[in-house]
Amino acid sequence: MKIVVSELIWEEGLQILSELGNVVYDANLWKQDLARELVDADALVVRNQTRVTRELIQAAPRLKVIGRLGVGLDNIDLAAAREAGIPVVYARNANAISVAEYVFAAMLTFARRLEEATAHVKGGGWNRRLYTRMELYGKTLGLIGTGEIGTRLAYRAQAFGMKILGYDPFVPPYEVACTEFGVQLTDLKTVLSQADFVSLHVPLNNATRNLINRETLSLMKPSAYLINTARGGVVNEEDLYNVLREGKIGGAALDVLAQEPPQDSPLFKLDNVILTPHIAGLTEEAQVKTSVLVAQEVVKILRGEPSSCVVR
Ligand SMILES: NC(=O)c1ccc[n+]([C@@H]2O[C@H](COP(=O)([O-])OP(=O)(O)OC[C@H]3O[C@@H](n4cnc5c(N)ncnc54)[C@H](O)[C@@H]3O)[C@@H](O)[C@H]2O)c1
Ligand SMILES: O=C(O)CC[C@@H](O)C(=O)O
Repeated sequence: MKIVVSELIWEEGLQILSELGNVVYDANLWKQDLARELVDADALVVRNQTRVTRELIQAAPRLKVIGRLGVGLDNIDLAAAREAGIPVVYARNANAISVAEYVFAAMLTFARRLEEATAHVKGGGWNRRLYTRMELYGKTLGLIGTGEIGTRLAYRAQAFGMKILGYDPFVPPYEVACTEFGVQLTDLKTVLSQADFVSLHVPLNNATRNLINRETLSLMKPSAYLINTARGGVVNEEDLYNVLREGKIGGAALDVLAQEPPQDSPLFKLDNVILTPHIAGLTEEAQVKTSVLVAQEVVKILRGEPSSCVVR
């Protein structure tokens, strides 16, 4: 078996793959001539930067499985994989806790401004009144998408005494969790207009691209914060920039951008923006879990065994 891994994988996952076959691994392979490497490959394992296009799939006549070291599948042509009879397995739920904790870090950063207060003290200041901030207790968290991450975030927000509103038109699989974790399911307009923090947890697809735009942003309270750990394409960045510059919302935390890595962006110049390099799911714990899970599921498919992580 030849297993090609074109992006970063943790050692624990590599070990499992190596027991089954010959692993060709280079974290930068996605930037190189991947099609040539796939001519005789049985499996391809990617993260989010490899564009698994129809052409790439057609260049891999022996391919039996595609493994995605993560959750978002917007970089894989799922229709082409399906037509070619190639199952795609992914790390469902493996990084959900990490992303939920990142959202808390962002909310608490906006609520308490510890970095600014630290800079103030290190610069010789001691103005306590200047750093009087707010509690998360009693504030409203608005979830757009109440799947694996959304419901884990709700569980944590409930413990903080937050009110939780959720919008998800396809919620049935998570309805029980929503009820248990206090999510009041409602429409998009209500979530946007009532939340103090709006957090995005939807996949990027034709229905969600630019879901957050000038019109939807205008529904948010002037004091509210937007947190995007989903995909850059879900937010129209130009509209967000204008709304932030005009002070029409309180701020935004963006872990994901439409172009990654970004070229220079006007967002860099704004004080009310937190920007991180797509790290919400990037903790040691989540990455070990992700690498092991995907490696195990790839191995199952190559052995002809059923996998519970196949994309439907
Ligand atoms: N920044 C990171 O490191 C990171 C890590 C993990 C996942 N993600 C992103 O977060 C997304 C969500 O992950 P998840 O594990 O919660 O996925 P999930 O599939 O468990 O949940 C997604 C939810 O979105 C809902 N949804 C789909 N279309 C919608 C729409 N138009 N409006 C409202 N809701 C809609 C679905 O019904 C589902 O409940 C992923 O697709 C991925 O793009 C980012
Ligand atoms: O693959 C990655 O490193 C990003 C992870 C995250 O965006 C995901 O969709 O799981």
